[in-house]
Amino acid sequence: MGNYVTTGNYKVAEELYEFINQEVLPGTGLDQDTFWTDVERVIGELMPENQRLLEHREKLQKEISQWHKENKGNFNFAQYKAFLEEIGYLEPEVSDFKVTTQNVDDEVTIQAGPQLVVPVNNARYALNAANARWGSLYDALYGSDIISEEDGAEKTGAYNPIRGQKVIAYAREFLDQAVPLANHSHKEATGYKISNGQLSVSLENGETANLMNPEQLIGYTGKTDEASSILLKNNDLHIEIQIDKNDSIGRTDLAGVKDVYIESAITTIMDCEDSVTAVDVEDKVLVYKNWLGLTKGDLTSTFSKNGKTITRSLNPDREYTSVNGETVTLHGRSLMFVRNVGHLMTTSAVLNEKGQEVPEGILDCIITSLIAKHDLLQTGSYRNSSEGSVYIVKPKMHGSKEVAFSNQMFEKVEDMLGLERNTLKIGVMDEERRTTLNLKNCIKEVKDRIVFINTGFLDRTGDEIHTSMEAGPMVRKNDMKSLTWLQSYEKANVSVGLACGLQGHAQIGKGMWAMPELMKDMIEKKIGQLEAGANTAWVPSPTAATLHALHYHQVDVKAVQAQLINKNEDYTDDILTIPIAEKPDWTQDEIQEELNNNAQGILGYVVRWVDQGIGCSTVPDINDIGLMEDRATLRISSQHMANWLHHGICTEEQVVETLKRMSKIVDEQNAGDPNYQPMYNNFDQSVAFQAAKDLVLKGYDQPNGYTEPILHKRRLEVKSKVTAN
Ligand SMILES: CC(=O)SCCNC(=O)CCNC(=O)[C@H](O)C(C)(C)COP(=O)(O)OP(=O)(O)OC[C@H]1O[C@@H](n2cnc3c(N)ncnc32)[C@H](O)[C@@H]1OP(=O)(O)O
Ligand SMILES: O=CC(=O)O
Ligand SMILES: [Mg+2]
Repeated sequence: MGNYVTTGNYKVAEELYEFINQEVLPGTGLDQDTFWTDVERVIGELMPENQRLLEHREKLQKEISQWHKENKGNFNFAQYKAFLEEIGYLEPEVSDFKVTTQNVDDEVTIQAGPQLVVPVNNARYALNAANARWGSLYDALYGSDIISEEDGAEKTGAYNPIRGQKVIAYAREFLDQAVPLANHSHKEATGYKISNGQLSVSLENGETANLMNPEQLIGYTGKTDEASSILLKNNDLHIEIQIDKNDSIGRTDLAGVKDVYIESAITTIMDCEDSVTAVDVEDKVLVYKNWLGLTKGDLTSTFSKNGKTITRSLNPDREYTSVNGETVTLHGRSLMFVRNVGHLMTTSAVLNEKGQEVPEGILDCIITSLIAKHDLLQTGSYRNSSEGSVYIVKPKMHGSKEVAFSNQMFEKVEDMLGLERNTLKIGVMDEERRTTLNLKNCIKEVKDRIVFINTGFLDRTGDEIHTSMEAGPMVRKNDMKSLTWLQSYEKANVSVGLACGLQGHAQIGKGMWAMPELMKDMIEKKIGQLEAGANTAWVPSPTAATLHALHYHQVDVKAVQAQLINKNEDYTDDILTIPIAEKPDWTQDEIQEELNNNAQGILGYVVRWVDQGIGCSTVPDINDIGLMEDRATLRISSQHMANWLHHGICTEEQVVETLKRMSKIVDEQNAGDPNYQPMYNNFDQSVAFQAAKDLVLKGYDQPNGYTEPILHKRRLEVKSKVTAN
């Protein structure tokens, strides 16, 4: 156990104490002693209720499991629903209301666009994410599978001009769609300039063309007759055509266009939760330190890439000249949200008067808000929120009482930090079944501070499996997405959000594209989230943000929402359909294939989490497709295996044999990593292998099927071994 400092009746890990006192409190106007006294008071006031809420989760789960056991083979939907009402799992719906959230930035209220998520403990990635407000369309296309490698357009080591031409053609088509010329195409362009307050495009045939919608021109850089860039706008998103005839690409282009920059990650979630490993004070301080650096604007990361040493820092804002000669300043960085952890876990960073670890979610709320006070007071070099708000994403809440608890926590933290009421905004993850079913009630509890609802379908799938664990064996993992419960959950989220008046106050968001390498597929499918009424949706990388941004030029989400607003349907019964396989008739091969796939995902992710502290990884699935794995996808795979085991679809021996066999494959996939510890034939020594096994064999008993308790315990075991050696 590390060193602790006594503050009142509490003990605070020295590393956290020093960090807060020396690096965070100065400049916030808060007194050190008062701050720590308030920490003790606020945690002390909230901790018992936090505990009660967790016990209530357990109680409901036990009751649901018992009901399924008693009704096995005799399932009656009406009785099931009545039972859920009786135990308070289904809450009586509150009467109609509208949210009133104020002081929300345009990135949330006006602009519809991609939301990037990044593990905040990785400074290099986090800086990249904040800077991903703007992205090169040429780079994103060139590096992705959207541009086929046919006809000599392979991605070679050096620049391939054939591929480059395909990229340029694609980008011109995009410009024709988003910022079309009157009667002409950007493909004909031989030059762009500003003339008589308009964009004037010279064409191959010697004529000139103007924009079909002249008001799309916002500004330029350089000179009017020799612009270095042209700034355009469509659907509230900016596009910058960059021109440089001397550039290696610009030289090959008749109009000298060297790139098309796209406003991409409009908002970014700096994640302290499912994509990070933070199991002790050392990890927590790193998380908080990076959030501080991002907030104050002084975070840097130095690394070597392609033989060069690079120091990355936050990008400045972007300046242009309007056609009237005024300065136009655009945000150079994504609007940052910070995702705190949920109500479940505790942290050893602070111990209460009984020596117990305190709830990590409460500590996150206090510290991430305290850090954000630097933005409100503008002590740093950049401003995150122009409206003076702090954006906190709260995950994994079950039902409206838990949301009410978060609201209470936010109020207490506002008071202790001297912030005006509702400065702390909340993004509510709709990712647990009890929240989906009672979403309207949940929103009501935070109606003055809510800035988003988001369908975290990954956690939501894990919760779906765990909640109905006793109902029967679940359908195969990849069949889940097309089922009634999930489709209606997605529709209900939009419908409830619109009915509560989120438009203009808060985002209606949709979930992660979890296949970071399949961008062609993403371009084809992810547009569906906008067509379903979402004004933001999650992407795993800056490249995906730039490419997904194209969708918001194609779909006017405000118009979609206006069409959906009166379709206020009740989806409850559909959401309640349980995804069990009615008559499981899988062959042994199919069962083994499903187990192999889940085991590979579990092992591939867990081995990096437990052994190396990497909380988000690309792990190849059984078909060698790289999948983004985080704690939520782990929850699905481990709960799925636990469910099949529980229902005798497979045996414990088969599970263990599968894990052992797949560990060999995962070892091979990681062969190039010098820090990797093999699992195969090292089963008893490998803590990671043990963790993976526990996640399945003990999966039935994990609270709501969460993976954190086992992961944290096993990671701490590895860390203590490293320290001991
Ligand atoms: C259910 C949920 O909760 S989902 C939310 C949690 N999930 C996430 O946060 C996903 C975040 N994404 C990631 O962590 C990563 O994209 C991964 C792990 C999926 C893939 O990472 P890698 O295998 O390292 O990606 P890859 O090698 O293709 O690319 C690395 C480059 O892309 C950048 N990059 C990749 N993902 C991100 C990201 N999310 N934000 C910023 N930059 C990123 C890196 O900075 C790096 O560029 P650099 O060398 O210039 O620094
Ligand atoms: O947090 C996101 C999810 O899908 O879970
Ligand atoms: Mg989640």
